[in-house]
Amino acid sequence: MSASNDGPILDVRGVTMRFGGLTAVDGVDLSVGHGEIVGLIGPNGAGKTTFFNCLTGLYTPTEGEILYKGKRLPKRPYDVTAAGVSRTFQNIRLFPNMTVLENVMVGRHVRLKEGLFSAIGRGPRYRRTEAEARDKARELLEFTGIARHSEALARNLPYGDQRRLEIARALASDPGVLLLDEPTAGMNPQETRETMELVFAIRDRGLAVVVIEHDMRFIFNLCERIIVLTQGRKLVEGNAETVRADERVIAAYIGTPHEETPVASTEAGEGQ
Ligand SMILES: Nc1ncnc2c1ncn2[C@@H]1O[C@H](COP(=O)(O)OP(=O)(O)OP(=O)(O)O)[C@@H](O)[C@H]1O
Repeated sequence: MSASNDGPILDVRGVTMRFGGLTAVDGVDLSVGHGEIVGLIGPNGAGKTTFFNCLTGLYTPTEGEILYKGKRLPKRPYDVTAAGVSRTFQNIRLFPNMTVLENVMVGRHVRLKEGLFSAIGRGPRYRRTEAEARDKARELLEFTGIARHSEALARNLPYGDQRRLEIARALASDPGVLLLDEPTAGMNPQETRETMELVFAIRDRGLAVVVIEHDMRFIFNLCERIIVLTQGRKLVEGNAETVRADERVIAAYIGTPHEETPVASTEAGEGQ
């Protein structure tokens, strides 16, 4: 009964993930407010995806705890999704030979008492369940702008629309927190802009969003708060101005070319 809207919706405390001798994530804290958009950036291998995998039950963290609405998140991925934390993947994971609509309906099944697969072909109660899932899926396809492809096979969608479909499917479970792992990877500038608008629209529905992305412009324009990871540790946390002006961040990215890195030092007193 401790679930409430007062504290953070997601509260990650001291999460550490070790693989043998390698510490991929090292004591990371993350607090996400209701309806907040938080960015997670860092050079290749910094531990960003491993961190997401810890949050979503793909990995069991070596140490730390993860609270969702004040309660410990369950351990298994299905239960994490059912609890209210949903995600997309760096490498798109759709059911390629199912239709676009069916892909989203599958994302709904954690919310259905009957279970989608047992519902198909059964009596009226089951059919009502399936109809509800279908309506919800249709609404999400409209929302994500791919309704015209509803009956197409997922594998035949243009790449940018496959990414939208992944988001629609993740939304089908009615999450409170959506985790996006490189949602604009491989997109052209127009698609990237549309993805930004989509994330704002998701936030406007009341969801909190945590997004991993290498595209700095995207992150700086989108996120109220940004966390920089290097070698599994949190290096800097703050708004876009703070992060882009911090010399430690610039140093962490040396050798990783990206646009818009400020070269001028700022008069704001940044730590070394
Ligand atoms: N299952 C695993 N077993 C062993 N090491 C792993 C495993 N998963 C990740 N790692 C290691 O953990 C470190 C962090 O990797 P991770 O993929 O989380 O980084 P990342 O910040 O997401 O990188 P990128 O931006 O390239 O996706 C890397 O050194 C990686 O090789």
